Amino acid sequence: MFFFPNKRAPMIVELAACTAALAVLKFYLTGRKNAHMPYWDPPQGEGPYHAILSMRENIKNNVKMHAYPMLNWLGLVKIDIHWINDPKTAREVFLKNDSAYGHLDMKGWFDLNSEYRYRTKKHIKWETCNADETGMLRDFKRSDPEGSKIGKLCRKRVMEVLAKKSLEPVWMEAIEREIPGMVRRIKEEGKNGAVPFYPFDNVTMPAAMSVLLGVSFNIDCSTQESWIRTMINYSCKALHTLTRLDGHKLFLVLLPRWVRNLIPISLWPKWTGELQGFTTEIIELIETHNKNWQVGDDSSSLIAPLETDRQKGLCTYWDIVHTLQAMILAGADTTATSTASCMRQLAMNPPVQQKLYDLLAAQDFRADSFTDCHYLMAVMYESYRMCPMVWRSLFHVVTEDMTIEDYKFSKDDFLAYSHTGVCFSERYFPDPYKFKPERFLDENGEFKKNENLMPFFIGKRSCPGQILANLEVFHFMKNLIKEFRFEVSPDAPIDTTFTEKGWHTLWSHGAHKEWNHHFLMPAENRILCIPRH
Ligand code: HEM
Repeated sequence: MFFFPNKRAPMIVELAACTAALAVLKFYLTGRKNAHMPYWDPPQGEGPYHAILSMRENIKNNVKMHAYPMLNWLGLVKIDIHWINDPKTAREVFLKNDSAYGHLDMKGWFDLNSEYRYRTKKHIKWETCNADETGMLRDFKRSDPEGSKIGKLCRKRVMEVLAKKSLEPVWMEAIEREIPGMVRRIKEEGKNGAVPFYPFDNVTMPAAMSVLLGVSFNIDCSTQESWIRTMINYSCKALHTLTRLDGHKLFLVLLPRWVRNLIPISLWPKWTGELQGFTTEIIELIETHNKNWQVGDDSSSLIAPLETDRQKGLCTYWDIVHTLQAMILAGADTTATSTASCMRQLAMNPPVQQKLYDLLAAQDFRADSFTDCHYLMAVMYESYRMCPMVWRSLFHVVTEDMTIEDYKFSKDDFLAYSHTGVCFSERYFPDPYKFKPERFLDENGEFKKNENLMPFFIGKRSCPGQILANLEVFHFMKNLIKEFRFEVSPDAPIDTTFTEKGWHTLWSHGAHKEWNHHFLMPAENRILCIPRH
């Protein structure tokens, strides 16, 4: 107000100017390119449960895409996610399009970790550490053909190993090795069926981590309990900080690298330092593997084909480290939660559990391959539908301007698929609140997939570990149901009404700010595991 000595009229002008400036700022912060796209501002608070409500509502109203505020950090870092609510559109976008495969949020995690290593010079191999060499997680984009080629190659190599039919017995052996430990830990923690507990922490997670490390590095980890615990702690923290859209991480990630590096490291998120040990563990595992192996030798590990490519100059050392790191952080928690959820679903559905038990008992629990027990596969897929471990696709960042139907997107916009909304939509799954494995059986009683259920998603970034994941859940469940009957406990009540109303009480309504609540969390996870013998 000090520009004008004469007060009245200019004050009005200034007020008008301020209002206009605020409007411009507001438009800049909140303006949206696709004004005709419905916007969902959650009344109760953000978080998976609320995001899923928005998906369900929009699917019901035939809205193919809607926007949702995933992050608003003092208005400075503001991210809207554009949700694709329809499986057909998702297939169009992710199977036929090359511009939806950026990983800004995840790439940022690798950037911060690598730059921390380089700047602090404290940890092994800091001198060579390269934040851009993220292996299979490199962005796939036309503007970086070389990087995209390496990213796709790393992914292809890992998937080739996991798809080798000849290696299936090796994976099965790694899985079966875990069973005695799982049975023992269930009996201990559940006090022989007397106490309800969540089987994730001490049963399914250690087993899944042990299998994953065993398969990745060709080692037997079944007796290394305390080291497995260390790797679990690292991988859980890594997964949480990688997938979580937190303002602190994104604020740093969105800065140009040179600006970021002017910011004292003490102001970076704490986990960048705490997770250096995780990278060191991966490096040491690779070095140990390579000491006993050279190009041309047989090896069932995931490293061997990558290392062979590196020696031909097709990828770099850090591409291998980061690819393995991505596999370890993504592959244990997912499988472990899926197995624990399947146990919980059976506890909630005694007739289904009994049918599965009878079918497996009739073949003396000798179901070596998926086709030996179609019903178990159907139970697993129905459980993936009812309790989606990954409740949405990853956030896919647009790498160049693109149009989806009549919506326009530009570089760095976020896209995701409304996986859980589709799972609980009457349109795609009639009677969606009922646990019905029969949905996944054909008229001959054989397992059939339903193209509307995409638990591992689709396209060039779909889950590279899905073969191993299914093998693990199948063999874990087959063995566990042989030993235990799963029951809901009155001390840990779970709504088993299988109605829409019951569905709302099944899930925690917590917000993203809470630890874990960027995952869809059941309100109650504990069940009784009663030994059958
Ligand atoms: C039942 C268990 C699992 C489920 C439900 C699951 C599901 C998924 C889903 C939905 C995605 C995101 C795909 C997208 O948005 O495009 C994903 C990505 C990923 N998964 Fe899995 N997964 C499981 C197990 C595993 C295992 C065992 C591994 C490793 C052996 C693994 C490694 C990965 C990796 C590395 C990615 C990121 C891929 C990329 O962005 O390029 N997952 N998974």
